[in-house]
Amino acid sequence: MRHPDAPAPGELLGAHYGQCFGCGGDQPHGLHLEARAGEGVSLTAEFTVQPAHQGAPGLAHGGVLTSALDETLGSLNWLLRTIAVTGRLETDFVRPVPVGTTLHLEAEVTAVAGRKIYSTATGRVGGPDGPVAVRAEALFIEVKVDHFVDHGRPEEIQAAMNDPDQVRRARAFEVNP
Ligand SMILES: CCCCCCCC(=O)SCCNC(=O)CCNC(=O)[C@H](O)C(C)(C)COP(=O)(O)OP(=O)(O)OC[C@H]1O[C@@H](n2cnc3c(N)ncnc32)[C@H](O)[C@@H]1OP(=O)(O)O
Repeated sequence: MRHPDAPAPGELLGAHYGQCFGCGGDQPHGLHLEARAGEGVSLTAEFTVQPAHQGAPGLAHGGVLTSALDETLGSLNWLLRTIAVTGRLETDFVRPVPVGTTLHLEAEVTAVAGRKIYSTATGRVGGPDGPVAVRAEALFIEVKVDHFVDHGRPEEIQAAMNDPDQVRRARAFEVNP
């Protein structure tokens, strides 16, 4: 399942889009999540909860934690070299996560059936071996690059097409054999 050109275990994956709420470096209130390739079709990621991510006083918003899981699970696409979007994402919130906490995430693909990619993720606090705070099961669906071109707002699509780095990242996925 792991694509032969997938980043080597230990390699940082980098942002797929600068304005992405999950991983983009140009998104001031984003999660700035950093993912690193693991063995097989797995990866690890880290995200530190900022004051802009609160739901209750001093606690992370549940939707933000789900976003961190979504981004981590979505990053598995880099290892498959498949373009896919989230179809279904089910989250268990096991412990509250205070502002300032670093969430240690890990994710792996559990099965691929046609265009359907099944995956699972956990987020731990206090360290990579700390207690589980959140976990998720997801179904991603493979799409063509047209999904984004057809549905995205024209301003952002045009800007992305004019950005050589963005085009290079998209091409890397299109050579999927
Ligand atoms: C590196 C990148 C990181 C990115 C991280 C962030 C990822 C995201 O958050 S992506 C944004 C959120 N997601 C979206 O916007 C997706 C919106 N949804 C859609 O565009 C469409 O519903 C889409 C593309 C998922 C599926 O539509 P379509 O291509 O017509 O597929 P369709 O034929 O309906 O379904 C294909 C299969 O998936 C199944 N399926 C689709 N959606 C679901 C669902 N929600 N639950 C269960 N099964 C589903 C179908 O039952 C079908 O199964 P089968 O082949 O066995 O019959």
